[in-house]
Amino acid sequence: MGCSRWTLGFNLGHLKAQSKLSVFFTMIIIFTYLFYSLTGYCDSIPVYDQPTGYPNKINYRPELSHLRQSDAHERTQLVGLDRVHSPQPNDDTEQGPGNMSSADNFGSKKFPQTIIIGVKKGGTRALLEFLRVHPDVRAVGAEPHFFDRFYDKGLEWYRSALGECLLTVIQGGTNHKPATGCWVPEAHQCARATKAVPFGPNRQKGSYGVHEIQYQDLMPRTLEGQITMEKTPSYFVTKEAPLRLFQLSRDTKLIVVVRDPVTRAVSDYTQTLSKQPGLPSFQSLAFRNSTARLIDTSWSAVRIGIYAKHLENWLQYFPLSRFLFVSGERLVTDPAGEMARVQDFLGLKRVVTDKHFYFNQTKGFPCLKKPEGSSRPRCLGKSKGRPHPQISPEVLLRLREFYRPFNMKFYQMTGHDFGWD
Ligand SMILES: Nc1ncnc2c1ncn2[C@@H]1O[C@H](COP(=O)(O)OS(=O)(=O)O)[C@@H](OP(=O)(O)O)[C@H]1O
Repeated sequence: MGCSRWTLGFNLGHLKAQSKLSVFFTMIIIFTYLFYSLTGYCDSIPVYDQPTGYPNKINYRPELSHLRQSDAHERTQLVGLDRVHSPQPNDDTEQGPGNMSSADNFGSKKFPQTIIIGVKKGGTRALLEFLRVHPDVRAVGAEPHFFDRFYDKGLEWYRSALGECLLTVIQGGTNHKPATGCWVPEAHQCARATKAVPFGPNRQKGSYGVHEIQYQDLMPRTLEGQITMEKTPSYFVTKEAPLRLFQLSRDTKLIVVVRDPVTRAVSDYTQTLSKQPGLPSFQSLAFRNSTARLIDTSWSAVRIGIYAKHLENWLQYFPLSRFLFVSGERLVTDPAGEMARVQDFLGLKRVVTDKHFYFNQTKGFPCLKKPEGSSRPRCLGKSKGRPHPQISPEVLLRLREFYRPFNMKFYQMTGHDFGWD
């Protein structure tokens, strides 16, 4: 009897200890949950960028939070960016939603193994956006301009700080929707990635604004087997770029999107005209002497199209096998076909196929059914595929004659007839 009472007592004690233990563990789970919910709250407010509605996240830099908005310049220096960084010469603000996702917390920042080096107005943005759909490609959305404009910032800037920029929340807003315009004008990439900052001394919920400055870290981190990419179309025509890149890595794969140089020149002119409405006519800029019809090769819109000359400069450092020449025309008429070539060249599985594209009648261009970071179809923005001004057929013919020998040379050098003549 005494023994059985003892046994009962022991069992009861055992049960009590068990329930205490489970209460203890339940409390731990609840506290952990509450802790993560509360601390994660500020980091995960999705904010939709105005033009596209893509949610984006910003990496907040607590170590720099002591600086205030008036210290913008100081902060810029801290991240190795200065106000000279932008505006981008191409004004290529058609970046996609950016590679900002949880994937950015993994892997490491590497120098690009592949660069789209040109050509301006060739279709470089379309190619980059199409490639970003591929799970093994991670690309910086903005044009870094390292090998032409920011070389003196050093390699470490290029690898690790590349793409970072200032973001200031300049106005108040409510409920996860800050009044945007939250960007430093020179740093186009931040315009699309805003995050509400709890505002006020108590950082109360539902009130956001002014006093914080945040950073977006655009240079993607890549995992083993993923390719880091960037595109800066002006590299192709920058004399110093090949040697500089060669000194960094002779194995970099180089992609050049080329387009009929006559159409390219008109496209280039259209872009400049959109920013400078008072620009002289195409004809007056294209000819050095309009009576003699001498082409002005000092005009960049003309000079960029002399592809053979620029390629010669690159071939001094890189063998032809390191290049892939993508047809800007075929990228429009057969995007999947051109993407197959690109993926093969990069040693990637052919993931981006015709299933990813649809032809948008209104836009007049192929668009992505599911761009990276979104499940909604998306075309490139207004500055891509815009109407060109009418140029007299004689002027275009003269320009075509001018380019013909250079085109022939280019076909010979690349072993590819692009059919522009
Ligand atoms: N899918 C799709 N959608 C829209 N536009 C497309 C597409 N594919 C190629 N293109 C052509 O890309 C031209 C712009 O070239 P880039 O992106 O290289 O321009 S930039 O140098 O980065 O400014 C742009 O030139 P314009 O037509 O003169 O605007 C387009 O013709």
